[in-house]
Amino acid sequence: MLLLISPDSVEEALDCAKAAEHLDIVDVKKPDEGSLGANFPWVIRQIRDTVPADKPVSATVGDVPYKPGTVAQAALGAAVSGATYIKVGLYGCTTPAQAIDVMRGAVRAVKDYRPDAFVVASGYADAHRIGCVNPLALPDIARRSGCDAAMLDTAIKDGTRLFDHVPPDLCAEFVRQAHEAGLRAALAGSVKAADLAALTHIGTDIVGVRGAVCEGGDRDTGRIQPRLVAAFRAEMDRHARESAASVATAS
Ligand SMILES: O=C[C@H](O)COP(=O)(O)O
Repeated sequence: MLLLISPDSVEEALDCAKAAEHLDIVDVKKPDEGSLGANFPWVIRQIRDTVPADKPVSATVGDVPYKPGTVAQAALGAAVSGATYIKVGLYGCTTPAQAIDVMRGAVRAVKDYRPDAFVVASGYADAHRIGCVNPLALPDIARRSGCDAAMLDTAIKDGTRLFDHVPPDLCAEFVRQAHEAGLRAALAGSVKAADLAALTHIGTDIVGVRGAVCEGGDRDTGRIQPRLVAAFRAEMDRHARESAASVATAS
């Protein structure tokens, strides 16, 4: 499982760089503009220049409306700014057809510019609270629009977590459907170390985290701490070892 960490500024990206050996993807966002709030192009560029070259930079395009042209331009902007993982939060899409429309435009805009970039269709585990597309529709939306990954996050950061809205058995179904479609499955949403056993067990490819690695566990007022990134990674590695050992014992 890969670890994606979301700094909100160049300063926090520097803290991520200090913990670079413990993380896999640096994800640029602007939390004060929403769960998948988009940051400025120059911030993405500066963060790309700040983190080690072998760490991919991801950028969120925002909690987007159902406006495929607008989103396609924004997705291209993120790619031009140096991101190679482009995440689109399908906040304003109420049906799978709308979501596919948006993601097809984003995929074309990004891949015409950079064919090896990785486009991620992100839905929300708490979609029922905001009226957007059902989280379990995401793997099919991602497959039909040519994305590389399907992701879930939470839209409302009020302390509720991924598993409060989509329990582990349904997350397992999400991962299974993504894999069946040849996609990676990414999960986030106030994930804590206590969730890592289940996330590992169900075969999650990427776990996205912010709050759990911020001082005081507070994604808004706390700042990312390299020691918390290292501790989170140590827990991930422990669960990966335990999971591998139990598979070996069973076979
Ligand atoms: O993409 C991952 C998000 O930044 C997760 O943030 P969070 O752990 O604070 O919910």
